[in-house]
Amino acid sequence: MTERIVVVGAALLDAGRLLAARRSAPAELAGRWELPGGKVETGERPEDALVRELREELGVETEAVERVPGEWPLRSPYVLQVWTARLCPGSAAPRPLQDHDDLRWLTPDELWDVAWLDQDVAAVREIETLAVLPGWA
Ligand SMILES: Nc1nc2c([nH]c(=O)n2[C@H]2C[C@H](O)[C@@H](COP(=O)(O)OP(=O)(O)OP(=O)(O)O)O2)c(=O)[nH]1
Repeated sequence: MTERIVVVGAALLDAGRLLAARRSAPAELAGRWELPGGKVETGERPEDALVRELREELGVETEAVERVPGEWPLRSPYVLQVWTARLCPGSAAPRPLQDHDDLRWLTPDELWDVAWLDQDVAAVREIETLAVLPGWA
């Protein structure tokens, strides 16, 4: 059986807005928007992978809050799972340090203004249904 590897994506929420990140590589994904995150390493908790990846990619300190229900297939053997997350007090603002060349904080009204990766659309729809912050509907 093929090994299944979890990619953890962050629904990083702040002041009622969701952070979207534009990929700079690889070529087939560049220019499309995703939830920042990355592969969970062997023996690592997905929540810990999320905190590690956001620190590496965006220079922020975060905490995972709760799992967004669902799991979405990516290129085999990867599957996408998503957690909501928030910035820790005193964290720097996110910067595109690695893997991304642009970031946007999206209000609920702006959620579909960016070209999400095809495989992220169902996950973003699920995030859209969460009422986790004031103003988020
Ligand atoms: N981070 C992230 N990756 C996604 C999403 N949707 C999606 O198809 N992917 C794909 C892109 C990559 O092929 C894979 C995750 O790779 P990555 O490059 O973000 O992860 P990583 O930092 O752990 O990778 P690596 O350079 O250490 O190999 O999942 C998403 O929303 N977030």
